[in-house]
Amino acid sequence: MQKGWESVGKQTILFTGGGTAGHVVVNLALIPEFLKEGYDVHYVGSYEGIERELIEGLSGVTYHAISTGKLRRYLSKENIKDPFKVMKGVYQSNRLIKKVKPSIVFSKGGFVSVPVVIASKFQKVPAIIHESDLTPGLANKIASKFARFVLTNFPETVKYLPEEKAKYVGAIIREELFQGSRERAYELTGFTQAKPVLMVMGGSVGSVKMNEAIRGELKTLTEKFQIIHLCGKGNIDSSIHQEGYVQYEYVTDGLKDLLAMSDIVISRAGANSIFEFLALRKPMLLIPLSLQASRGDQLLNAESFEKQGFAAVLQEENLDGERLVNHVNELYHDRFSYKDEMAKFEPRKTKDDVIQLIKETMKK
Ligand SMILES: CC(=O)N[C@H]1[C@@H](OP(=O)(O)OP(=O)(O)OC[C@H]2O[C@@H](n3ccc(=O)[nH]c3=O)[C@H](O)[C@@H]2O)O[C@H](CO)[C@@H](O)[C@@H]1O
Repeated sequence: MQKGWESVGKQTILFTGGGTAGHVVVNLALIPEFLKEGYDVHYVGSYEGIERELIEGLSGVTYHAISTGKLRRYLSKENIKDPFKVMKGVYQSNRLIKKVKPSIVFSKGGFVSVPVVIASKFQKVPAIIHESDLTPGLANKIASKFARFVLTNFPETVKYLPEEKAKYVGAIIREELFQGSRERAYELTGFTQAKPVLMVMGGSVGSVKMNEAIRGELKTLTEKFQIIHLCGKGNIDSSIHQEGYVQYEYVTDGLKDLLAMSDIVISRAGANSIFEFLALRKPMLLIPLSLQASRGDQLLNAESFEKQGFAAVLQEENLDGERLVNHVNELYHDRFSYKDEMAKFEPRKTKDDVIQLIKETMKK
């Protein structure tokens, strides 16, 4: 364990969540607010997950790694080992909570969060969970039994959760994303104002299918657009030298600038990403992760956004070069009607409300 986990005096808040960036970004939005107010902030994540990269470098936050098992819905040899890893995680979390004495646990979900929320119940520390997707994931379904509240991004999610625990609050968006500068992005990418900018984001880990589809149509797409391609770790194709095309594996600080410069977006339908595009009024073409590769959460996220007029949707099984180009052209042509629909969406004061709720729920 890292030093600094002996906390005395100040109130302590323990965050958890990880696996993919989607299970960390909400915590990244909240942590600076609690640090500003002088709270002692601790974070529980896995030994090797992306949460470690995103959190460990933050000044003022103490990171603790625990053992974590994946809770699979399918048959695998690993299923035999994993309950023991989860039990070890509960044991580690229990010891940690006893030592750190948090007033509350805030969980953004993912498998690593389950042992922490279970241990919080043993130690009588209230826990609040945030569920980003339209339907709760397995980790949050299990953890919700041990939590005081489950907060949701989508109003529709409340019906899948225990009535006394569910609270629709909306999306918690990182404040910095509203402070992007197009100029900085032009400088970074070398793009010009001559052509519109298309951002491609295959979720926080990138999408091989989307990467192939975009790269297959690069010549056609770059006739009309300049393209920022967030392609995921290990997915840069250094053989491509196309003017008006830049690739990044994963962008941290510069994302706000790249978003400010983007006119339209093609994206997976991960809940945090799409609510960010909505808040920033970016017309989006969503290519949700299919049922073959997921539990179908992105299909429902995308369907909800399409129904509300915020997004166009192209199903993965229909993804081919010609359809991709047609959908992108249509999205760009109709961009103002998407922006008009998004402008009707009333942003809630979610972050402030959630901070208030966390403070009210804290163990006194
Ligand atoms: C494969 C998988 O398990 N996907 C799930 C995962 O997606 P994933 O981890 O992709 O989550 P989201 O799309 O919700 O969030 C991704 C986050 O990463 C950020 N970002 C992305 C690229 C980049 O270069 N820089 C950057 O900061 C985005 O701005 C966003 O805040 O969690 C989501 C939220 O529970 C689910 O809806 C997805 O189904």
